Amino acid sequence: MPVSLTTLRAMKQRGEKFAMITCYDTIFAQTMNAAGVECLLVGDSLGMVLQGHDSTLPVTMQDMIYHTQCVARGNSNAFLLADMPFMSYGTPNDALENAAALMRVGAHAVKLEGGAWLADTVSQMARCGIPCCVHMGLTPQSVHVFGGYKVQGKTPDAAAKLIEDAKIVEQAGAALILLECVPTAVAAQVTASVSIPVIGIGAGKDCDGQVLVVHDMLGLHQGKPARFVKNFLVGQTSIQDAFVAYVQAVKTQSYPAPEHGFN
Ligand SMILES: Nc1nc(=O)c2c([nH]1)NC[C@@H]1CN(c3ccc(C(=O)N[C@@H](CCC(=O)O)C(=O)O)cc3)CN21
Ligand SMILES: CC(C)C(=O)C(=O)O
Ligand SMILES: [Mg+2]
Repeated sequence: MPVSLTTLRAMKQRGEKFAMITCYDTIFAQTMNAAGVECLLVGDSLGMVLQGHDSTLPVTMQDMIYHTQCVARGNSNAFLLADMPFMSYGTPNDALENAAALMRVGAHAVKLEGGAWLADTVSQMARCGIPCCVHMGLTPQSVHVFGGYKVQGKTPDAAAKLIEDAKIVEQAGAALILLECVPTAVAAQVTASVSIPVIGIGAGKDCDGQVLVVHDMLGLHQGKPARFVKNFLVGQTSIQDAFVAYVQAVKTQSYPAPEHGFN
């Protein structure tokens, strides 16, 4: 049986962790499926790792549709999540139309960056049969608001706001939450505060699932990688084995280790 939201919710309830990796093409989708990776994310990080931009802002709907199509052709068993790019969901109407385009080419759900302000959009999407993942914490499409890729939710007020926002989007009908670069203890609190699965990156081991950019986890990066990155190709003799090692590390909670998180 292919991995679905039902599978992921059951895993959260059992306390079983699941693994997600970004994926942008067919052969990687096939290889991740063979390795037992539960979820694939067609991330707008493709603007950085595939296209060479210094942010995700230039990525278009056309780019996301193309890569989602490529991944969907190679996918057989994984849950397929697609990012909605910058300014494709500024109004609920834009969000519905653009999410539909991603679902038509094979996405099983779409991911939007934001918080409580997305509640109306999320509920309209849910009503139309489009499951949403709300990406909170460090939301890279707001890099120019933050003034850099900085850890979020560090003050007690900011942490409380994250927890509040998580409850609001859950209530609105969100299917998943993704937390990026928030203190480990705050991510644990968010994960315990909602019954929908929470996926983390730089958010510690207590989230229900983990995600990494595929290039990062294979040791492909220019300069110093972010703190949460681990090279899973080390000690393996194939890319498929690196994916297997990552899935195993997530399930046994040996990744992320304390040093991959923020305090
Ligand atoms: N290759 C790649 N990997 C990613 O994880 C990723 C992308 N690209 N592109 C889109 C966003 C940008 N992301 C980033 C980029 C940099 C940091 C970073 O350098 N963070 C600092 C924390 C700084 C602080 O302490 O506030 C770190 O040390 O990890 C984090 C997330 C995550 N996403
Ligand atoms: C880093 C992950 C969470 C993402 O949104 C992306 O790859 O675009
Ligand atoms: Mg993204």
